[in-house]
Amino acid sequence: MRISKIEDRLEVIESPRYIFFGPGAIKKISNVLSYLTLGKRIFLVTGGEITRKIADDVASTLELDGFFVDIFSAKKGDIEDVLRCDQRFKEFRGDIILGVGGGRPLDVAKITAAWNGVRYISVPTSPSHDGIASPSISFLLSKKIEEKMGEEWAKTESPTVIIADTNIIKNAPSISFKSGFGDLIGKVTAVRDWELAYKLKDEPYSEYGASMALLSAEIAMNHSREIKPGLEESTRLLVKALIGSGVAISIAGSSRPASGSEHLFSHSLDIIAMEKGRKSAPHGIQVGIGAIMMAYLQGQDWKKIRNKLVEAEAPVKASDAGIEREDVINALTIAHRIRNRYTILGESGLTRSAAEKLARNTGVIE
Ligand SMILES: NC(=O)C1=CN([C@@H]2O[C@H](COP(=O)(O)OP(=O)(O)OC[C@H]3O[C@@H](n4cnc5c(N)ncnc54)[C@H](OP(=O)(O)O)[C@@H]3O)[C@@H](O)[C@H]2O)C=CC1
Ligand SMILES: O=C(CO)COP(=O)(O)O
Ligand SMILES: [Zn+2]
Repeated sequence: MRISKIEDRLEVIESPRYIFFGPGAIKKISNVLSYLTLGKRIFLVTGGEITRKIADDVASTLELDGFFVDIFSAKKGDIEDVLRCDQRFKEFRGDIILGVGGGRPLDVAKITAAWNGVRYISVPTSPSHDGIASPSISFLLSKKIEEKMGEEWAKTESPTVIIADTNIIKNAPSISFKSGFGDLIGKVTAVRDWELAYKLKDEPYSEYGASMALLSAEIAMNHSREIKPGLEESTRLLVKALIGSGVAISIAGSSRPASGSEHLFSHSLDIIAMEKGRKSAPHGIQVGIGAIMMAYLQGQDWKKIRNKLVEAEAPVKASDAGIEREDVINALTIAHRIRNRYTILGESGLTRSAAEKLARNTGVIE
């Protein structure tokens, strides 16, 4: 059954039921599945070669414990991948879906679970963004699904369980750590945008949702120099903050606390890259750079945001993230119109010259 959105004054908070967290958490997998009594046919969605190996290990454990397993590798994370995954799941007649990998396979698993009305378990192997715990999938994928199939098909739910094994996640590439940190720092500008929309547009606002998102950002910012792969402690801290942000989205019933103008900038870069047939920079890297510029517009301490990103060794210049100068300016000028979400960019957005000035003044471009 799909629980629908807020009706009148009835609030529904849909969030993960269990979060297993720490070194060796993956060993709990069979116990969790047995306890949930949702069935014996387990469908794993994983990514490329690296995460496939992790998923193969999970599958072997499950098979030894009497489960039947099939594995699908989401190589691209696009709509075609989702359609293939859905078909394979239907053929397998699975009872439950596990996403094992980075953000790409987790999104594919989340949407396939929603289409088939089964539970989804998130087994992140990378700390790259808060989608590891949130009910949402990437903006671009959801836009594509909405365009091709209709709005209903892009609706997803929070994972029922999150199994975050820090022994596995700590081995993710260093760029994933920087991306997770950038996604978190973006909450500083996202929450300010939400407050603006609340005051200027009378949008619904949740103090709990906003505080939780800000707290997640603050914790990460307080430990900016420690955000590195290989260390269990800093992996734990980053993943916990990302889970906190994902839960803030659940509390708000919208990605509002976690996604404002800095995300509009990042999504616009994704759209531009897609149109040019290129790969974007990682989500949180773009968000971090966007947060510097949006904090400047909001009159917040943008230099602090920039310094924190520098401390985490995340790029603060577009060129260091492989983003072209022209794409930054174009993304800034289209960001306000890619989604119906009021932010500091207002209803008419930035002119080209204002966009260029903003990016130059904040050191994002030369
Ligand atoms: N739900 C949401 O709100 C959002 C979702 N997204 C989605 O997330 C994607 C970005 O996430 P990201 O995680 O960067 O992307 P990927 O899933 O593509 O992972 C990036 C790389 O990290 C590798 N990797 C993952 N875990 C480990 C590990 N433990 N050790 C070594 N390497 C590892 C992957 O390996 P392998 O090749 O094996 O996969 C892959 O090569 C976007 O493309 C989008 O699909 C983005 C933003 C928001
Ligand atoms: O990336 C996100 C939050 O960090 C998800 O937000 P969107 O709703 O903008 O995709
Ligand atoms: Zn994000």
